[in-house]
Amino acid sequence: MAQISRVLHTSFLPHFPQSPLPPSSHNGASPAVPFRYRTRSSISSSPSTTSRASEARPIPWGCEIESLESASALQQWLSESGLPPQKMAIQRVDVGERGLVALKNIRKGEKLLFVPPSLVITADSDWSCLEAGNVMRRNSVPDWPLLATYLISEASLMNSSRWCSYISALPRQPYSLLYWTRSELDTYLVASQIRERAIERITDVEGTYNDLKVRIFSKYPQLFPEEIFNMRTFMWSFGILFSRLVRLPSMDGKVALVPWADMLNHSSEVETFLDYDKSSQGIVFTTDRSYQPGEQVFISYGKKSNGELLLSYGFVAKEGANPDDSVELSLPLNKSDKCYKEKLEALQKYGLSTPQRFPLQITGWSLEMKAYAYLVVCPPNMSQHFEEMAAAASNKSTSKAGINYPELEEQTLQFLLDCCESSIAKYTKFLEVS
Ligand SMILES: C[S@@+](CC[C@H](N)C(=O)[O-])C[C@H]1O[C@@H](n2cnc3c(N)ncnc32)[C@H](O)[C@@H]1O
Repeated sequence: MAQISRVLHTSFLPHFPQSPLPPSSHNGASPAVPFRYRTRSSISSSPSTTSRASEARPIPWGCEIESLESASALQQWLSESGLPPQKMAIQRVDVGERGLVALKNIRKGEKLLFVPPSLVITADSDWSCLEAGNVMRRNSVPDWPLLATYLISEASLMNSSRWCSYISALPRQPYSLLYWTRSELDTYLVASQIRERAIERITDVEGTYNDLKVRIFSKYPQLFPEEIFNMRTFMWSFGILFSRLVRLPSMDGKVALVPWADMLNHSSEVETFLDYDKSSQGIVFTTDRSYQPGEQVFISYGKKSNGELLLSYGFVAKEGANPDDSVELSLPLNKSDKCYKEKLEALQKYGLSTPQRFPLQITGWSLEMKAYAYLVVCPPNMSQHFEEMAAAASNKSTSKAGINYPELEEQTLQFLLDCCESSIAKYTKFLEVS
């Protein structure tokens, strides 16, 4: 039982715009490109309760990722259901397959969308199959697994669900690392920490499904038949949640699927995000640049590295186009260092260890990473500085300006360069050859 609740209460990473971002100026169009990678639906090399044959069948609902037919039906249904007239329409776009494109001039600072709460899917939404909803609520299933099950339940009801037009316009196979096989993760993400995070995420989804199956689905097979509620459909619904679920700050951080708003693609050149607007009582975003008719309108999914974008949304920004891109560099203490023990103790005192990972951005490294590197190369005759270095590496230093040891500078930079080189050397494939 302990295992069961651990998996069910796993909180997945929030992944869509969540909170206001600090202001900065960005100009120009987004050069982001999709990671065009469609793979079979096999999930991992680990044994799973569902047969691979059933996973290979396509999902019977949703549409091709670039389908506009279902998108126009969605548009029509939304306007009949209370979505006010829009200044944007769903169209094929260069960045993101389908997106929202300006039909009229849109000014900087305009509020757009106004999706009413009645058109939003949350954990409180009514279930078309009331009994199934009651069972899930009685079992206190947390929001993410609840929403994943809700989506499958509504999808399987097709025309009898009020969300039929929405679900028909969702991609049948969202771009997602959940669909990558273990060998694909090993091949293409061999040296990236995203590989481990993807494996962890796949394992979480598998664990969540297995847990729901044991605890609930197997007890109510007429409400949750395995032909519908299985690993394959859960991979789909979690893929949809990871790439489309929004956290709404003004609704106490409630998570929601917002039809129409979830047709907006990401650009790292804008900072605006979706939120509930109390005055208009709808989901809106405020533009932070102007748009001319025909231009794609963007929001920000958050300041994310390319790896994080790949993990949740299945795309990466074009090389050099993402100012928030970073990789994690692993810095180890040298085991043959005479002061290894003292250095490790100093690190542990500040909650650090060896090796320790630090984010490395194209624009530079953090003071913390530099401080850790100082400690690694620091000679025994400077042992009185170990603690100061460890404190600065943990960001618990009293000096905000960072520490500076000109006498260690060259060695420190050489150490960082060596770490970068050994990290790069683990990559066996590069874009040019793959
Ligand atoms: C919230 S949906 C946006 C609507 C989506 N384009 C559609 O047609 O349904 C998020 C998905 O859009 C795509 N996407 C969003 N921003 C992108 C970008 N800058 N470049 C490439 N693909 C993007 C990715 O496939 C992502 O998983």
